[in-house]
Amino acid sequence: APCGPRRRNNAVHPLWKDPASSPGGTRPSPINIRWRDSVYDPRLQPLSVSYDAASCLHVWNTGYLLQVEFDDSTDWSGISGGPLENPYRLKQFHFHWGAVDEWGSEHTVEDHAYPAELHLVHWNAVKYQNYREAATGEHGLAVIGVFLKDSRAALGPFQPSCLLPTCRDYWTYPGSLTTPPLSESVTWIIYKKPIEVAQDQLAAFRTLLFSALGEKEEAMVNNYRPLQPLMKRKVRSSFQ
Ligand SMILES: NS(=O)(=O)c1ccc2oc(NC(=O)c3ccccc3)nc2c1
Ligand SMILES: [Zn+2]
Repeated sequence: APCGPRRRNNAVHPLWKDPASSPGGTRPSPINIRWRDSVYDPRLQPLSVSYDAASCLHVWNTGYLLQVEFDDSTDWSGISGGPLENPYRLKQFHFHWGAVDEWGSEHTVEDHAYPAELHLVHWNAVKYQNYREAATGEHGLAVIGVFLKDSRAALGPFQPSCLLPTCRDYWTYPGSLTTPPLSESVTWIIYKKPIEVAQDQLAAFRTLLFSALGEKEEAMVNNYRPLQPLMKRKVRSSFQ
């Protein structure tokens, strides 16, 4: 049996095969979050989140993951407070998932991986004119990470508010995009509690394809970046 936890296969997705894809970064994402590395920061405010489903535009397969785009031309949907010095506007959310329930999330907590992870991507509309400028700039992006776990109980109809856990405890650390251009422009905010999704929702993710029409079919699974070193960073928690 392969050494170490079987939870992650070793084949790195071609997306990161190119050696240039990891320049001398000092703050790469994702990371393993360890309680003993994190420090409670009483100055951290609660994160205020306000999403208007009406600003949702369309959902698409980016060729790497499933992504839902939002109209970011006004402040309809966004976040403020928490570790953020400005309000940030919601641009898109997307998911990362595994081939099986044992792995799939990008971040892990005490080496535990979840079956999937939701990323809600916001940009600093005070400091930047548009998302593309913010994506590569200092304090450009704030990404909320929400772990997904398989629910045993049957769930009701989908409510956008159900994308966030009821418990709003979070960790926050300075990191990067986890897909090219891997820009080190992200303030990560990771909720401690997962949300529950039905098994058929996870199964539905796994029916998507990496491959385009006419190409050999390749299931879209394991679309997460391998864990990166913490380096000289502190992970702060909003809870004790
Ligand atoms: N998984 S993640 O860290 O939340 C995250 C969040 C947002 C991201 O945007 C991009 N790429 C571009 O915007 C892009 C722009 C132009 C050309 C190619 C890529 N990768 C991202 C990863
Ligand atoms: Zn992501």
